Amino acid sequence: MWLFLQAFRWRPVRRKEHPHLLLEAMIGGRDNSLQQQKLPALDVFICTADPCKEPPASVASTALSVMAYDYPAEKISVYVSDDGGSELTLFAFVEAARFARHWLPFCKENGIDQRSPDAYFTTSAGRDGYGSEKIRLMYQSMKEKVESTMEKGFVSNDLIIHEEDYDILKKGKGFSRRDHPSMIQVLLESGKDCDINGNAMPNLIYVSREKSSTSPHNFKAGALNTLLRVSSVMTNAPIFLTLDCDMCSNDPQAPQRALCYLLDPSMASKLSFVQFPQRYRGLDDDDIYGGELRRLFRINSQGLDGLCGPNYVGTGCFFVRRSLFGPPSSLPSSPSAFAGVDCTTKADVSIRADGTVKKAHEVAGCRYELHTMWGSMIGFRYGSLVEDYYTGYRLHCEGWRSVFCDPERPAFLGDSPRNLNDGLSQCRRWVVGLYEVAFSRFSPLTYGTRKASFSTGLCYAYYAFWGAWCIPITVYALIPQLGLIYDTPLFPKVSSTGFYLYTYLFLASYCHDLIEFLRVEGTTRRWWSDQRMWMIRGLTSFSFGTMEYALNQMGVSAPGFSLTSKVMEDDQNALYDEGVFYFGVPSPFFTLLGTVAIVNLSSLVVGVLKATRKEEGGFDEMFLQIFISGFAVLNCLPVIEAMFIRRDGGRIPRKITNLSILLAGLLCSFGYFIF
Ligand SMILES: O=c1ccn([C@@H]2O[C@H](COP(=O)(O)OP(=O)(O)O[C@H]3O[C@H](CO)[C@@H](O)[C@H](O)[C@H]3O)[C@@H](O)[C@H]2O)c(=O)[nH]1
Ligand SMILES: [Mn+2]
Repeated sequence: MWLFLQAFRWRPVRRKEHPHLLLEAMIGGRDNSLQQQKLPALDVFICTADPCKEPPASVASTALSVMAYDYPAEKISVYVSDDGGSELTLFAFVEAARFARHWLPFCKENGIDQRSPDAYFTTSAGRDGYGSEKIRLMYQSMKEKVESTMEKGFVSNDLIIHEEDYDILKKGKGFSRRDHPSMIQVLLESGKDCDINGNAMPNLIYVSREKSSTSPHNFKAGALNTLLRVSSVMTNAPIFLTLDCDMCSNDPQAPQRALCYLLDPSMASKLSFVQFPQRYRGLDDDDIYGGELRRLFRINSQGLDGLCGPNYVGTGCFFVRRSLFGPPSSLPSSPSAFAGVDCTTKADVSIRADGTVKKAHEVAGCRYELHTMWGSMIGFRYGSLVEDYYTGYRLHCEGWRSVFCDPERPAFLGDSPRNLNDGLSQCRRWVVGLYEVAFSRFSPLTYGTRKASFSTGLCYAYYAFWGAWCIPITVYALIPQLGLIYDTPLFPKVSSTGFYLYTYLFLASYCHDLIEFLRVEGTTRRWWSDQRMWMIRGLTSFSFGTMEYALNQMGVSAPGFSLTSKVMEDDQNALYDEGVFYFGVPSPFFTLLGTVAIVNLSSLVVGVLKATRKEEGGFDEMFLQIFISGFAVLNCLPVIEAMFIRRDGGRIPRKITNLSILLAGLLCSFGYFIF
């Protein structure tokens, strides 16, 4: 693993783009309207899958934030994929389309940077800013309506004021999640619908693909492929942006930033995508759950950028459409001035035209992909729960490249799990998905190192075998401790030279880690949380993920995409804001953590007592083992506290604590037979 990791450090790249200069140079002159005219069309894909875990009001807010880009409105088309097939989400979007007519001009007239209404109205300017009262009330009333449907669980007739909305909502009524026909609804059409000032609006299209319990739907990759086809029938923009439902825009100029690369003739012929890092809002100062994953999303991405380019992380990514339809060599060179991007616009056919809508329904059918190359050779690739990692990897193997764009002001901000169990389950799903790639015929070690490049292959292999960290982490969490309890020295004595080697390795790797972290604007406290979470994930998500993958392979269970919840209870939020862990659910992850914490605590106590009682040399012999136990206990403090000291609702449930004590006792007695 150490060797694989070095590939990321081979050639890190940091970029800075100057959107105004580049667009001027490439599109000709300072004439603003000419520049606007020449900008390529942009499709935006937003995925949502369950109104209960992904509140429709905030999904709509994400859509509004991109509809309000500083980009010619008639060139933007926002497609929302609703895998939940829920009338609640549809209703939220019907309302959002209406609100957009006010929101878009409001943002542009007032030069607001924060164009997600959800985020804007929590800022001080949004709460009591001049002139924003009317729009705030409008937003609030829309949000309340949407939330009231959520409480009821259906859209009641008294909430539908306009006749035409009634017709739309009627079509989506009573869909079941797993079995329903396709539903495509154009909510806004650029040429036809205008905002309150009479300016053009972007297209807004709601898509719920056909689902049937007998056809595989391939989770998010399937949803994205449906959008890819529906959008090619309707608008076929040369560039598209993928977004998760919780990732809203935080910079209205983000498309121009991406275009700096996408339109650059020196790289465009092979450039497939421009990836922005996943960054998060509302993290607490310490980021106790290590949710920002700086290493994954920023440090490693810079490292990959010097090789084939960063991996695709599922959201905040601008793609060149044609790159999903075959390797760069198989495509004719583009007729337009910008090698990769065809800037000509699609013929003016209404996206509401019968023929277009009918064709769109056809390509959103659940049997459309049967016996085609979708998911294997074209589009987003199937076969892994981390379709993002897998698709990016396959594109790199085909010879495509990518660019990492990490401007100072985050271009997108999303939600990170604010609950330990959710964060660990999310990571477990990633581990399972990564193993699916690791042991496939496209394994980065054998296939990637040949097809992409040796070093890129190593980077991808590092991720593919990410879950294997559970082995060293579990070994270090238990074996030296058991040895300590039974007086068996496993490490060199303090007085021997081997001791210096261990000390050096420990200090060097921790210092290196800290410096890397601080270099991407991290703080020491967040670094501490990050390294603690790495151990916690190693013990729980990684080992459960490894077991789950093994069970899937044996056919005992099938891989499933457990959606990360974006709703949080108030008591959990309050704890999170205070920087206190929430353990209040009976989760097997916590049993394991509790067990390890107890083993370490007991070995520390036993070890120190024994060492002090010995006449001489007690510490000399056992120092490293005592240190490891002590270090683990330090990291486990929140767990120990949650088991034995805390009394609030976020403590570890009594049942789990008892089980952990039992397991720890068993492990210690098991140690008797080994040592
Ligand atoms: O059947 C599905 C399952 C998920 N989604 C959407 O996929 C997105 C990501 O799901 P989430 O539960 O938020 O997963 P995360 O683990 O937070 O997401 C990370 O990991 C995923 C791969 O496991 C990537 O797809 C994401 O882009 C990446 O942010 C959400 O918008 C979902 O609505 C679907 O559209 N259909
Ligand atoms: Mn997510």
